[in-house]
Amino acid sequence: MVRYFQQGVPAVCHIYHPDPRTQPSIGRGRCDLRQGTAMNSPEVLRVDDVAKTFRTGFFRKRVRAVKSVSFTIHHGEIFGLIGPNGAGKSTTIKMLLGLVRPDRGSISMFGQTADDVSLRDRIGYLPENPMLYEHLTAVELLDFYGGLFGMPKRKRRERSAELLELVGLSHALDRPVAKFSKGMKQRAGIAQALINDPDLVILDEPQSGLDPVGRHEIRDLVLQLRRSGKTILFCSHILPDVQDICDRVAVMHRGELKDVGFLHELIGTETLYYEVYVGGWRNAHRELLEDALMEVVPVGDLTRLQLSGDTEPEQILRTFAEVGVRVESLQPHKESLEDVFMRDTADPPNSDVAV
Ligand SMILES: Nc1ncnc2c1ncn2[C@@H]1O[C@H](COP(=O)(O)OP(=O)(O)OP(=O)(O)O)[C@@H](O)[C@H]1O
Repeated sequence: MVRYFQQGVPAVCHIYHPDPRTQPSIGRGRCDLRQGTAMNSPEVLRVDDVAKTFRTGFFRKRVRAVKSVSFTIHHGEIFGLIGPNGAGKSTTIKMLLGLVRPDRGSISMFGQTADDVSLRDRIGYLPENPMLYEHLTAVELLDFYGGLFGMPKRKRRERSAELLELVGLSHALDRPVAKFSKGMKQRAGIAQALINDPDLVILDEPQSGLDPVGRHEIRDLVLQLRRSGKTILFCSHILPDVQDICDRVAVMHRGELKDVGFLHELIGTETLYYEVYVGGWRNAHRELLEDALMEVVPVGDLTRLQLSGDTEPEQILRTFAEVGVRVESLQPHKESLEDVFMRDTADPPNSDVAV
C-alpha cells in the first residue's frame, strides 16, 4: 500500500465547536465560537515602535535589547513570539507587563497604557523560570497568589480547585511543590498565571524542559485556554508546536521583528521536495527520473529517493508501476516555520553592543 503524506501544512484558520459539557470551566464563561481569522476581533494589545537599551558592566556598555518592535494582538488569538536566544523576547514581554520601561514607543492593552496598574487584573503571566514557593502545596500556592489579587477566601478555594483540575494536578493537591516533577511545576506555574481569570495570558517558554508528553499536555492546555475565550501570547523555542497552535507568529532577531503574520503568509505552500521510499530500485532506473532525481540513499531493503518539488507525484507512481519499482511511501516536504526561522535569523547573533 502506498502511503501519501501531506506534511508541514499548518492549521491556520481554526473553526471551533467547543462542547460546554466536556470543557472544564476556566474562565468567565466566554466561550468563543469563532469562525475565520482572529483579525476580525477587537485589539487586545498594541505595541508601537518600542525600544529598550540596557547599560551594563563597569563601563556602562550599551546593550540594545529591543531596537524597534511593533505588533498587535487580537482577542481570541494565540500569538507566537519566537527568536533565538538573546533576540529580545523576554525584554519585550517585561515591557508589556510594566516590569521594564521602554526608552521609546508606546504599549497599550485593552485600550489603556501598559503602566496602568488596573491592567494587572486582566493579565496572567508565566515567566520563563517561574519561582514558586516550593515548601507550599499546590493548593496553598494558588491560595497565596489568589490572596495577592485580593480574592475572598471562598472564591480562592473554588478557583484553586478548578485550576488544579484544569492543569491536571488534582491528584497532587497536598504535595509540596518541591516534590513536583518539572512538568508538574510548569503546570502549577500555568495555574498561578490563571488565578485571576485573566483575559490575556502571557506564557514565556511554558514547555521548557518538558518531555514530549508534557509538551503535548501544555499545547492542549493552551488550545483549551483559547477555546474558553482567552488571548494568548506564546513565546517558545519549540517551533513545531508554535506552528501547530499559533494563529499568527512574530519572528524576532537582534531586537527587531523580522516577520509578523499569519502562518500561511509566512510559510510558503509549494512543495520543496518529495521523499520516496521504494523497493526494487536499480541504478538503471535513474534515467527515468532525469533531472528530478536529487538524491539516492539505500536504507536496508529499501531505497530513499529525493525528487524535486516540481515533480508530479501521480507521474512518479505511474512511472514506477510500469517498471516494477514498488513505492512504499511518498511524502511531500513543504516549508516549515523552522525554515522561516532559519531564514529570518541567518545573520550573526546579537553582538550585544549598541551602534
Ligand atoms: N537587565 C538587563 N541588563 C543588561 N542586559 C540585559 C538585561 N536583560 C536583557 N539583557 C540583554 O538583552 C538582550 C536580549 O535579552 P532577552 O532576555 O530579552 O532575550 P530573549 O530573546 O528572551 O532570549 P532567551 O530566548 O535566551 O530567553 C540580551 O543580549 C541580554 O543579555
